[in-house]
Amino acid sequence: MSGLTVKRLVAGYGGEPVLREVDFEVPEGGLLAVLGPSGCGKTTLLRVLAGFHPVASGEVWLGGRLLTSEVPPEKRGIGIVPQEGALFPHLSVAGNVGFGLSREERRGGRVEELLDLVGLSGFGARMPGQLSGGQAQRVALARALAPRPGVVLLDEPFSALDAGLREELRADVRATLRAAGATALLVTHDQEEALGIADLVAVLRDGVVAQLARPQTVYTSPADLGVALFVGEAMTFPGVARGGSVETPLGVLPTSGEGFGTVLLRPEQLVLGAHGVPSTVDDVLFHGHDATVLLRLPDGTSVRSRVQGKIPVRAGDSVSLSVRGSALFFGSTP
Ligand SMILES: Nc1ncnc2c1ncn2[C@@H]1O[C@H](COP(=O)(O)OP(=O)(O)OP(=O)(O)O)[C@@H](O)[C@H]1O
Repeated sequence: MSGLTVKRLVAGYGGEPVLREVDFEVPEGGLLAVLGPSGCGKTTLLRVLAGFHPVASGEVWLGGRLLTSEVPPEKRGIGIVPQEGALFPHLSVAGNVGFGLSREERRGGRVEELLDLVGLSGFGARMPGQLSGGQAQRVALARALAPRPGVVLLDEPFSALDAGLREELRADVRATLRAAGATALLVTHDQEEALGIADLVAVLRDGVVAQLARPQTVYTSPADLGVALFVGEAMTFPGVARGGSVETPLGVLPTSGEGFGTVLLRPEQLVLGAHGVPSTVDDVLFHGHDATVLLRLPDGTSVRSRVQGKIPVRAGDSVSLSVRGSALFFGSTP
């Protein structure tokens, strides 16, 4: 296993670049999530890395080896977990997992070792049509890991699964990749997925990496307003920051930055209680694990609070609002 380095990568279609200058590094044994909106070039990036799409310029290094366009896909040492698994339907589970292995490796117990790793011991004789969606994705992961690739690429691997299963499989895939010591790159448009699974997140926007950092850093210290809005729910207000604070419809809040700009708060920062700014509850959206309370301030500004546990209010109630922590502030560029 080995690290993956992408340097100044440019690629596109018909002379029109989609990836303009992409730079990142996945350390050996690390899991990087490339997060970006639909159409930003995630699939193109995977196709370039896998050797299915040419680069216009730039370099891809895998474990000290430069993967030029002359290195064909099968010689790259890259494993792929496609969307919805794409198992070979005419091969058994064992046949799928052993597909890229030599006869000696298949006989040496590698297939059983991988099935054990993904929690599917004893499933070798089943056909893909006899598996659930989650099981099929586990088999696809086992198949990708079997030849001990330098890096595993995962293309929105949970998108076809329902919410509960997605979360469970996410944890299992992370544990499996760790146990295998695999270096992995996952692409997704789902910020919760990217923040939840990866060691590092690269936010891809307009053909470049807008931020590359640990999930918590991307959420709490986003590189700019665009990243902040993309990685989580937020409320924004115009404001002027001065001397470590900024005036907002929710009162004067601590912040960093100076001058004109945009103040950003996350719904979990708004606390309902007896103190603070008066507001009226417009509605309560119950999500099961938590709830969003929609509120209106006296000046007409709409805000949202994320509430866990018992919901203390209902539509029409008057409640005071205070803010926990400091506000993010993004200065306007003149
Ligand atoms: N074969 C192609 N020919 C021309 N343009 C293409 C081709 N494939 C993709 N594109 C364009 O390249 C851009 C990036 O597409 P890509 O599929 O890489 O995005 P993505 O981030 O994977 O999107 P999604 O999340 O919707 O799958 C889009 O504007 C798309 O229209």
